[in-house]
Amino acid sequence: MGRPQRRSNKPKQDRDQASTERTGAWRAIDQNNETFENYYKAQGIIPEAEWADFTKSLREPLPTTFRLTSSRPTAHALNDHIKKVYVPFLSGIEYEGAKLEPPKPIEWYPEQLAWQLPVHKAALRKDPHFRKFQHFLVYETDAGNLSRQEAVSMIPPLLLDVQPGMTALDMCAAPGSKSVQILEALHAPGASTDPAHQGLLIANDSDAKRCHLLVHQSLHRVPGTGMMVTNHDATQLPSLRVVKDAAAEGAAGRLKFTVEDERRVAAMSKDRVAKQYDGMLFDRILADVPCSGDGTMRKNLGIWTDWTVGNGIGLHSLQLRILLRGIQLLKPGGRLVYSTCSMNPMENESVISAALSLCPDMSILPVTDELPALKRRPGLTTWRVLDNSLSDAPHPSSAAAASADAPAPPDADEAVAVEQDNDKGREGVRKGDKAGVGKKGKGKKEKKVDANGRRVWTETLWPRGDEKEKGLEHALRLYPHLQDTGAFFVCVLVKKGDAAAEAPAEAESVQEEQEVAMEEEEAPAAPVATEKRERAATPTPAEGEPEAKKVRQEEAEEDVKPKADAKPAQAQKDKKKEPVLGGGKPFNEEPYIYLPGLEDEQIRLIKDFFDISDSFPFSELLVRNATGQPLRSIYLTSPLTRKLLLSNAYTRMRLISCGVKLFTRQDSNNLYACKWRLNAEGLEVVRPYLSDKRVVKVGPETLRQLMGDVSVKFEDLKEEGLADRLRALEPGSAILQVQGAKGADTDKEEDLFLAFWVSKTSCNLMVEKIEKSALSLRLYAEDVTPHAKGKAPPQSRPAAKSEDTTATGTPAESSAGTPAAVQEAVDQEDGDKVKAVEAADQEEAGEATA
Ligand SMILES: C[S@@+](CC[C@H](N)C(=O)[O-])C[C@H]1O[C@@H](n2cnc3c(N)ncnc32)[C@H](O)[C@@H]1O
Repeated sequence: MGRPQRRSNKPKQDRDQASTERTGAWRAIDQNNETFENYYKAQGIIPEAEWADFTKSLREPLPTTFRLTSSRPTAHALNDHIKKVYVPFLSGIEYEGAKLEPPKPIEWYPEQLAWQLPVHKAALRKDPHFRKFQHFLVYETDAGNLSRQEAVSMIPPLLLDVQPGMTALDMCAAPGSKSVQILEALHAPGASTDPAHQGLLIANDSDAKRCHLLVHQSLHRVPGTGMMVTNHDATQLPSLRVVKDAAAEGAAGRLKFTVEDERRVAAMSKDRVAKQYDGMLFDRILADVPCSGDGTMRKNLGIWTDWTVGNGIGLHSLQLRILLRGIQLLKPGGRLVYSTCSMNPMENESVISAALSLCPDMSILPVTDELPALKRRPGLTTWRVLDNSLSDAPHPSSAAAASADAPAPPDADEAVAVEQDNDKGREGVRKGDKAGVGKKGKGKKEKKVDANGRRVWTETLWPRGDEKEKGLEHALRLYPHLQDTGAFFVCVLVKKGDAAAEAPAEAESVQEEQEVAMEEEEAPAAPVATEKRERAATPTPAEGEPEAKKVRQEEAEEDVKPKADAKPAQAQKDKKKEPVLGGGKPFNEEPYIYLPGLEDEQIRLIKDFFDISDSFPFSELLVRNATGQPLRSIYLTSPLTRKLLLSNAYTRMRLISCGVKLFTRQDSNNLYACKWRLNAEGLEVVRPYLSDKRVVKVGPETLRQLMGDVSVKFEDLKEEGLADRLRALEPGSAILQVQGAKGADTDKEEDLFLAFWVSKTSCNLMVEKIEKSALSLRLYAEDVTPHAKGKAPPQSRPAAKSEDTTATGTPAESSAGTPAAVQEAVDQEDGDKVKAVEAADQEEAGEATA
């Protein structure tokens, strides 16, 4: 495993010093880039007096940071656990010749639910002293109780100020750490659990593979009926419709909105569409756009060698188009947060300034009172547009147009040129000529050059002179030396409350022009240097490794640009073969179709078996297959999600995932009256509607016994009377209510609710292995599960099927319905999380051994 090691021009002894200052995991890498330093000095981003601190911090490895899932009722108990168990444990450890500073809560993070430990994650993973803590982090992450996330990356969702019940859009969401934060805010403690009052999050990404990663590695941690994942280029996110009154439209009993329905609506007059449908606008939008990522150079060491001036400039146009589309989709009075992990004004202030000039209804919100303990620096109100030689680039107003056949600019081989169509002023991003991308069969496009033949870039890169009036200093610049983090740029924008619901005409026309440009040009290409960084950040998978694993290794990194952007030539080649957005597989998802509620025989069976109350929203249950029959999984959505799904064809939304998976069919040789089992992720959603009929109440000792084995025979159960109660219960899926469970380090008792399976003679927990281990560590301070004891039966672990087109993902008929088979199905179901965690760890190792 590993990637080709970069050659450095630095003397070996210097490189060795850099590596020995870190743990053995850090290989030599040249952490010097004169152009980078001179560029940022020229931009004046840091006062002269702080420059040494700033560059010193950039060369230090990042501390480990993580935050607790604030929407979980157990968040504060887990925080106490960290204080009581892990702070003392870590305080005693010798690290790099000194006693380790214990983890500290991150000062500015609400309720002190986030932590920082001054050890790089690679060291944490490799050094045996930290093993116990590393296991804790891995298990609790997978159990959904915490997220390992870079501190500065936690800021944009906090400033988005999402409240329960709101509608939110995350335009560039994968791998999903910020989407998870948005979901947590939508499900904040005290938020209504009534599906009718659920907010909505649409998490979107242009890369299909990363969308699946988003679902299986991130969003499953905070399941919600108002959650959708879509796969679009954010510059062209569709305007979704929401039916105003289904009954009036004569569609009250509608169960699906087909591609034919889509055509029918498209053929309707604008007025008629407006009469029947509202346009979907959002209260909150996050535009965490793809960027050059130089704020992550403390963890992505390849950036030191790959950084060029062109990296930022090459992404400016795409970033601006994404922001403009976001502004169009924002409700009047709504809040939009624009963020990058780059320090470059070409990707930050220039994008904001250009968008504000085009959209007079938008303004920057000062957020000095929000997260008051966060040390920040103001956004720039002026900057320079520099070329590769760090000279000021010619401004378009001073340039004379010449034909494409004019002599190539001196830096054409390396720099990324942003072309400007002279007549229409539309922009596209194109790589340097040498790379041979960005040209279509229509012939070369006219390029704008100045009298000296220097390429002229888009005007939107330059300050316009009104940046102070626009309040650009209210944007936040976060630098490594301020509080030992990565670097980030965050700007909070608001739309006037009385703004027209539609996009401003000017912005609309720019958007349209840009969309045309997108069609006429090649897809926006990432700079050459970013291509290199992508390769550097991705360990090369070993020959013969399963594809799924390769994908996870590639995708598990946070805040990196998409591979497809980074390898445009390859992406274009693939595009010819199959309709791919971003990267990954073609869009071949199955349609979502609603079930006719209690008219469906299987739903009636489920209702009776689990004794679900009549108030349960049976009309919000849907399946994902073309037959519209409950074959393998049944999902629950919120009423707003239902409206969206019944107003837009699933293809128009390029919908990857939606709602909460409530029930899964368990193939069981007709041993059970009801073959449907309740999924762990849906338990909390359905619990308020259940009677005690299928709730098995036990004491904490029984939980410990159940945790210790894959399944337990009734006669072996130690709790008095429990075997008889289970024998009296109709075999099948149930809920285990553990009364008075207590953490190893606390006296506070709580009831736990876990998915459970009762067969004719034995029973077992329906909790994934790794989640069981996390729970065991918390309750007993040791892992008592068969997984830890090596007692678990060997299991094949094929990648999980995410769709339910067939019922073939179930265990073999002969063993179907046995506790081991049921457990196996549970473990395989949600995308093979154990391997995903391992792969994520390997990814971390890859990063660290750059
Ligand atoms: C900085 S990362 C986002 C990180 C994410 N917000 C998080 O917190 O985990 C940028 C993402 O933008 C996606 N992307 C790139 N171009 C895009 C486009 N045109 N539309 C939508 N997403 C895009 C990439 O696939 C990548 O996942």
